[in-house]
Amino acid sequence: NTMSLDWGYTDDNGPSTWAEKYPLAAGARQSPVDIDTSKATSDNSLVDREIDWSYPSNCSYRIVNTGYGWRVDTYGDDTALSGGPLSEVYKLEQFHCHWGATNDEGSEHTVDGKSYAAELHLVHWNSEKYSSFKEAASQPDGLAVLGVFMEIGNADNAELEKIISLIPKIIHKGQDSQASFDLDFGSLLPESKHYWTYLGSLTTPPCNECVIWTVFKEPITISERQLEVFRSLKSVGEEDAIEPEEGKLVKNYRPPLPLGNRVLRECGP
Ligand SMILES: COc1ccc(C)cc1NC(=O)Nc1ccc2c(c1)[B-](O)(O)OC2
Ligand SMILES: [Zn+2]
Repeated sequence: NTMSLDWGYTDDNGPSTWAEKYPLAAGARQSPVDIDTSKATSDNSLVDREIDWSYPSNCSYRIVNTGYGWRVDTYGDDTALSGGPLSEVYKLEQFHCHWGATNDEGSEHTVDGKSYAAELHLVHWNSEKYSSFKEAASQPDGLAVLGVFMEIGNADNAELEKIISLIPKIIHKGQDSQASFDLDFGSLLPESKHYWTYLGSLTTPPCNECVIWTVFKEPITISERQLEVFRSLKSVGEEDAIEPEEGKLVKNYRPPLPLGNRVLRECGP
């Protein structure tokens, strides 16, 4: 049925099978990629227009279990992302995370072959040129996504804890909960604005090639306990009678695709 996902991260529906039903997944502008730092070129035009964001702390309104992870939906009206590789102002639509079964994998982008334990994606759309997120997701400059690496730290991440405290309410696919917490997005982004940028795609089906990616070099930290809560999410609905330990979303990352002849630009000290 429409609710059951025809793609996922298991051996029989994972990334290597996606192109069968989602042909874009086999394109030449796919994400994620391995960030080969020796290929990154610095670009003065990026330096001249510093990347800039503004998010009101109360812009989140719902958290949902999509079947392949959690996603926080946001009101974009008073948000703005601009500068850096972007020619227009983009609005925040949602943010979500990717992780792995163990701490030595989980990020989607890798840096010189190194994986991080998880990766946060803040998803924005070009509301200057297009009239909806859906329309923007079909355009080559439609979306702007900030990727933030997450590494294991001793302390809990207090801002992430506001999201994690709601996970027990959305254990099963399709469940959602009100998420009216005040979130300091500044704490979900690294101090350094050093980033890489390249043209890519959604990392999940339909894999549209519509994303201007900005991946920050400096990771933020998450605790092992917090990451375990992510892994307690289930990819199946409440009605899907399965064993308690089955259907856990222990990983939801797509491995890197070839950069091909795309330019990888770097900005920052
Ligand atoms: C079934 O999914 C859809 C149906 C209709 C539309 C218009 C869009 C989507 N999906 C979508 O936006 N995914 C999506 C959006 C943004 C990002 C990612 C996935 B990511 O690569 O993981 O990080 C950034
Ligand atoms: Zn993502």
